[in-house]
Amino acid sequence: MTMIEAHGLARTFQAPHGEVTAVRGVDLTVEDGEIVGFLGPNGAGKTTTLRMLTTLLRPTAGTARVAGCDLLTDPVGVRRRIGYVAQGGGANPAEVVGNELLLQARLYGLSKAAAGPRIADLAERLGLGGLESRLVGSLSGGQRRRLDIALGLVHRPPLIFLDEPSTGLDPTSRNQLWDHIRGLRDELNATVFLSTHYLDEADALCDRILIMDQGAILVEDGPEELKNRVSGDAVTLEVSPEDVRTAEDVVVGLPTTRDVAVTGNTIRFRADHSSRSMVEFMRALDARAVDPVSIQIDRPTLDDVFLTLTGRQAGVAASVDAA
Ligand SMILES: Nc1ncnc2c1ncn2[C@@H]1O[C@H](COP(=O)(O)OP(=O)(O)OP(=O)(O)O)[C@@H](O)[C@H]1O
Repeated sequence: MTMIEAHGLARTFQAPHGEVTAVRGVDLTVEDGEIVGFLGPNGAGKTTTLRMLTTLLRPTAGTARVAGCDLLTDPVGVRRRIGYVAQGGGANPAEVVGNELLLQARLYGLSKAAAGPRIADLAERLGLGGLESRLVGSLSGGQRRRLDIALGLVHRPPLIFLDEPSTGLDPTSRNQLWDHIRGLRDELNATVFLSTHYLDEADALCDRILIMDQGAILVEDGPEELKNRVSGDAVTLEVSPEDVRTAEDVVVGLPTTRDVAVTGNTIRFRADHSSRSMVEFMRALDARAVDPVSIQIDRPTLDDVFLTLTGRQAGVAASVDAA
């Protein structure tokens, strides 16, 4: 089943200096069981898109079906079938963890009898066991984030939206959270749509990544495909001084190489990512009797992809035009 299908979703806001176009006609599809990541600089329109898809904000234009329900004509149906964990989370710091979970379960219409085992199961899965009697405000950042996610899952939604789930967490807590998010898909068959500023998080977690900038989706693909598509591998070849000219000749002559630069005995270039192209490269060096001193091959990162596509490092603000 297709979990999200959006066509032409758009949202403008009235601001004191004029109209701000936050999202300009987004089309997107998310299939059942996918973990999809939404990347983009600050102000790209990610949260606005998430808020529209979760019924918290009415689109200015466009349509969408979310978890099988029409966003505009059946927002209540959408809300029943999704979980949404906002950036700051929604748990009350003055409440006890167990009560907060029970309250959420009751809000979704679960009886007390049904809520007990459901909460115990979630607490176990999300590593909250033993924290039920603690005050929410006393939890660590990682525990608090897991509680936010448990609150979003208490009604067992088939689709969960997470807005920047690991912001502010230390590396250990992030890794644990990633395992929990994978578990949502693998054990609970949930579909996960998350936004993040961490490219390594998108790389590690997501089956597919959408990169958004200035209110539009620039590109969508799997993490590996994105890396292949944009830059190719960065190769650094070191040779003996007498081999530099010949080696440069070989590199320039191959159809799979580009951006060749020579500094001293080192030749740097980009090469298509395939084991075949590296084999051809090594054979070509061999045929001209060049014996490399060293070769280093660096796969592109999602940072390279992001920089190429948006012209900015991840986390640097975009300017949204006033329309
Ligand atoms: N209520 C609002 N009124 C006016 N402008 C708004 C409103 N909400 C969002 N915007 C503007 O819309 C644009 C997109 O904002 P949005 O929060 O969706 O971006 P984002 O990609 O989620 O950013 P971040 O990564 O910083 O969370 C920004 O320029 C923002 O200032």
